[in-house]
Amino acid sequence: MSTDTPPETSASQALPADPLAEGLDQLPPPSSVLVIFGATGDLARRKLLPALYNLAHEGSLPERFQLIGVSRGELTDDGYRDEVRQAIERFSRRPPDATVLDALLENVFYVTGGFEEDDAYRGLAQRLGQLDAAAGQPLNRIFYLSTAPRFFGAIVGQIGGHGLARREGADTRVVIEKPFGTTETEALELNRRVLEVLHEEQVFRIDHYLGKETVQNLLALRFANGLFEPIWNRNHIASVQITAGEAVGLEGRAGYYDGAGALRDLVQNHLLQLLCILAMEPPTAFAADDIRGEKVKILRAIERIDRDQMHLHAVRGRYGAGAVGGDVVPAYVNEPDVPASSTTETFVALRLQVDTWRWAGVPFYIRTGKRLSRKLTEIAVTLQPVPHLAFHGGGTVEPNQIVFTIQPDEHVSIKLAAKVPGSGMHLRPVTMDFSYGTSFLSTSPEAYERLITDALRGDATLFTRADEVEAQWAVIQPILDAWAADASPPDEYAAGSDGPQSQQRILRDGDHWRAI
Ligand SMILES: NC(=O)C1=CN([C@@H]2O[C@H](COP(=O)(O)OP(=O)(O)OC[C@H]3O[C@@H](n4cnc5c(N)ncnc54)[C@H](OP(=O)(O)O)[C@@H]3O)[C@@H](O)[C@H]2O)C=CC1
Ligand SMILES: O=C1O[C@H](COP(=O)(O)O)[C@@H](O)[C@H](O)[C@H]1O
Repeated sequence: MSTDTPPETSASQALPADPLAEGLDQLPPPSSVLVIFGATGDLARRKLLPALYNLAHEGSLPERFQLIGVSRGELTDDGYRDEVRQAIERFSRRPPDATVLDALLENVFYVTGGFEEDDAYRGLAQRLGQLDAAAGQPLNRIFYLSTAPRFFGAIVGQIGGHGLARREGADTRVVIEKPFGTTETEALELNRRVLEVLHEEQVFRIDHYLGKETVQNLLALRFANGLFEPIWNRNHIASVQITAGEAVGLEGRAGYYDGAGALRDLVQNHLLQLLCILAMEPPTAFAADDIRGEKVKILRAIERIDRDQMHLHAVRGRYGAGAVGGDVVPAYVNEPDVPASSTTETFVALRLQVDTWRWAGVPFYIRTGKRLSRKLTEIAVTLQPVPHLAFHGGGTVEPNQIVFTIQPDEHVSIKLAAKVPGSGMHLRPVTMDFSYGTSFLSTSPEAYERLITDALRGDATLFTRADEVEAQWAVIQPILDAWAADASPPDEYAAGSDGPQSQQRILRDGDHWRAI
């Protein structure tokens, strides 16, 4: 067994300075083998395999593309092909076309093995060698770690140990699912283990929110329109509110979720990413390190919350029984596989402060919860009120608000005050809307479609860098520590509501939570 160590530099791994400027996003990705560890799991079946089918349908996969699934289940290639077919038929966003699906399945293979067992990697190395030989060239290799996080370090170690971390003439990349560690210390240790084997440019840490069209559009709206830049600061913006409400509960994931909770599951990654994109300085180029560098600056500028101030900045909640969308649902503690002693939060509300010249004094409110009244992810930017209102008695004038609705109804709206038609000067709030569906007459691709394509191309712009994930944990860890030291249970809210009443206590005077 040979042990790979990361090279000082790697010409074939070098990222293009600006993939868009170089037109690389228009080219099909280079010939590649995608290896999915955890190939029979929930994420693979519901998201990754359907995403591959949809890319195949659009002709966006490499001309030569092969998939190898790795899991411990004893399956033949044909047995796994049947599983892939079923997953695609059940979960693809478009009904599968037999010709496209059959062509994809011909290039699907399977290796049985435990993630910590040498045999699996010997079998995998042999398969990979056969595919290279059949292609007559070394193919790029993308290892996708769709496994429980406890295996991430071990799998990367085995990849290195079996000489699979790199080779001449082709690129090797490793995509790592979330959560990247469960504490700051674990994340640091995982980065250390991963970077012992791989060069940072080979590591693609996934945050699927970055693959959402509406999230990328935030970058476009902010940095391609002169309209926003002059007002995007403390002089004009009064507050920012980021909400990720979910109607769903545990969906059979109690084993994972009860050990994680809402703060680790959504805030540490997805919601901090939204905050960064909203708050970051304009990057000099739309390239991985320019964008990630700006995000890291924001994360490092988020004020750490002192333990004795925690109650003024953080609220944790847990759903009780209730009804969501007309369905009666049990309390979190009565969900299957949740231990009776659980103190896991299913709701979080935070007030964060970004200590920069641009954002000093502007509260960033973040809120997420399971079993809320409905699914809604949005960012609401509330502007300062006008300094002097000349229309006395003309009705209420609310401050302007720009709302980016990330999902499910993808749109951007700007709330303005307008004159009600007729005599006098009566004012009323109205909205100007930009809806994706209406403007582009197409449905957005799934986030995983975009992210898999980018990983195949080697574009890490929408993936998280080592220092970034560490900076995210540094924001979250003091809150986790404070909650761990506090024996009181999370505040209860009824399933189907907008969360616990206690979320009000972190609002600055005059601010209010938007309805979900
Ligand atoms: N599911 C989701 O909606 C989401 C998941 N994620 C992340 O994706 C990753 C995968 O999650 P998910 O698919 O839900 O997990 P699952 O538990 O459903 O799947 C795990 C996969 O790993 C295999 N496996 C487990 N243990 C071993 C082992 N020792 N050796 C070899 N194979 C093994 C399983 O095979 P077997 O069937 O034999 O057990 C299965 O294929 C996690 O990091 C999760 O946090 C991220 C966002 C959403
Ligand atoms: O990462 C996760 O995200 C989903 C929510 O994703 P979305 O794309 O549907 O908004 C969440 O339900 C899950 O608990 C979490 O692990």
